[in-house]
Amino acid sequence: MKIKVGVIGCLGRMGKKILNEFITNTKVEIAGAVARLGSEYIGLDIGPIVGNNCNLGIKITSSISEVFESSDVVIDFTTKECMLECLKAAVKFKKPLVIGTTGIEGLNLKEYAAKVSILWSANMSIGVNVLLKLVKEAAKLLGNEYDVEIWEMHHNLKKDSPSGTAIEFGKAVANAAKVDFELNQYSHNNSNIRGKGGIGFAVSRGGGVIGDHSVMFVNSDERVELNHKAIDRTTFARGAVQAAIWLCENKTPGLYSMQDLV
Ligand SMILES: NC(=O)C1=CN([C@@H]2O[C@H](COP(=O)(O)OP(=O)(O)OC[C@H]3O[C@@H](n4cnc5c(N)ncnc54)[C@H](OP(=O)(O)O)[C@@H]3O)[C@@H](O)[C@H]2O)C=CC1
Ligand SMILES: O=C(O)C1=N[C@H](C(=O)O)C[C@H](O)C1
Repeated sequence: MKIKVGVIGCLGRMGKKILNEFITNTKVEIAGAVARLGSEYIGLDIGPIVGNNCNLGIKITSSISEVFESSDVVIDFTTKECMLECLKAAVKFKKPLVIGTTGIEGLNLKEYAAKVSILWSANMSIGVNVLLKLVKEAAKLLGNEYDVEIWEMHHNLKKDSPSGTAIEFGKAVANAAKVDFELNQYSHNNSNIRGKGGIGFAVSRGGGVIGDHSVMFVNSDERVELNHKAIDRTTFARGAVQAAIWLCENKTPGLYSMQDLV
């Protein structure tokens, strides 16, 4: 039996890529697809959206509840506000939820994960998650003597900054260095000399860049760089579907991440 997956934000850049994954992945099928209330696509079949000539029998809805009811697991790539609605629905309908939405600082996912299984990752790509493990290792091996600079570049429509992935890299470095992340971020928007031990963030936005990240460890003699460049959003979509399958097999309530899969 195929796993029934609901997709929230189905008309977004990521939503469409996720719908496309159902064409090739034989373990899953689409249970429902949610777009914003008022969208001209509400009531239309998702077939043409996933590039099918014919209808697939699933109509786009604005009802998050309806999709949670008909799904074994739900995937959300939307906004903080919509994601909050999804968290409440996950608890109400006791359904696992995979979240890729970023810019969610201040939300306490653990509160919901105590009742239902939630997997959140700022970046669903396998490559970034392997890189995250390497960054943790590099931070441990290099110690606190190197300045850490994290740079990211994304497309010009990205709303949050720095990216969720950059923040996760920063938290990993802070954790390895045993310092408080909140107190050790360094902003370059002032004229102060760079503090020792701070984690610096730099952000670029332009064109259609899908997602580039670089973590640099720098001292006066050398620079170690760990880089990742996403070539196609399929890397995030494939990871999200893999996460949905994994979460269905690990239904014990708790907060998981892609780090549990790699
Ligand atoms: N974890 C990861 O691997 C990745 C995470 N992301 C993150 O995922 C999120 C989405 O990114 P992206 O797809 O590029 O963004 P888009 O803006 O292209 O897509 C978001 C979609 O969600 C829809 N949406 C917003 N609110 C609601 C609502 N209340 N009900 C139904 N639909 C809603 C939007 O509709 P409308 O346009 O009408 O507002 C839009 O279609 C961002 O936070 C981004 O940072 C992105 C890529 C990878
Ligand atoms: O908004 C995006 O596009 C992306 N967002 C994620 C983030 O904020 O880290 C992941 C990816 O880099 C693409």
